[in-house]
Amino acid sequence: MQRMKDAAAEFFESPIEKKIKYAMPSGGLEGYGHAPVDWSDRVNLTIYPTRFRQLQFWPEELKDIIEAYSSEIRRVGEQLISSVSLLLGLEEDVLLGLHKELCKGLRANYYPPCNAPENVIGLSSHCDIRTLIVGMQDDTATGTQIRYKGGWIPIKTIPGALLINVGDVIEIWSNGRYKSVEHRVLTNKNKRRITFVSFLYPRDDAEIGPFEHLIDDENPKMYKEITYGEYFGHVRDKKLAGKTHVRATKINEF
Ligand SMILES: O=C(O)CCC(=O)C(=O)O
Ligand SMILES: [Fe+2]
Repeated sequence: MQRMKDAAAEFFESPIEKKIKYAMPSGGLEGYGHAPVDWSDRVNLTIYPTRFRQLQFWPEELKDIIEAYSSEIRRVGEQLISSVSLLLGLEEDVLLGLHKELCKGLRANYYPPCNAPENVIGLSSHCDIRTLIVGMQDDTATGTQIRYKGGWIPIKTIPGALLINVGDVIEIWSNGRYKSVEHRVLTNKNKRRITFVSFLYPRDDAEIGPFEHLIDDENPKMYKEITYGEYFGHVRDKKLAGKTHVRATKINEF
């Protein structure tokens, strides 16, 4: 974990000429770039399945550590998804099976110090459109917050801890029993902040829709069946905005 943090800090703080070699093309999803309107730089990469990798966007000096970090995080992610399967009253391997293949992306976020943190957001409020999200926060600077009962709760810095968020796919599969968590990131005046987010998600042709056994008179069906690829297509070009994404598959709102 520490090696990943050190290597990413060195990359983000290196001259722009070096970073630009890995720049995300306009309209693309991978490589080095900025959040569309927010105060952050990021590197976005698809890690698994390996045939989907676009290695031209992997910074040379990060390749080995990304590989090592990602295989560990995938192991953790598989265990968590198996546990969610049990929580939903399914056999342990059902949810992983429904993914067809467990896909994984990695995003490293760099939030530079900001002169006017009260006016500038690091990353706007959103929910992640994935299954589960395994985050590694900065050891010293805070900023990430989650929405709870109409307010915002800051995530504490706990060195060595991982932050697990529920994504939209679990909200849909669980018919709304487990809600994807709305979150945002604030900026800091004097400290830069680096975070890592591993996104676990199904293959594009995987079907997502509420499980029949979670639908009854008291819990009417809340979401339509859709493939993950269709879901992703609907939300990928929209600006981050609170819980609007998951509404895209809500019955009557599609
Ligand atoms: O930096 C963080 O802690 C959160 C980043 C995030 O929400 C994202 O990249 O989707
Ligand atoms: Fe997020």
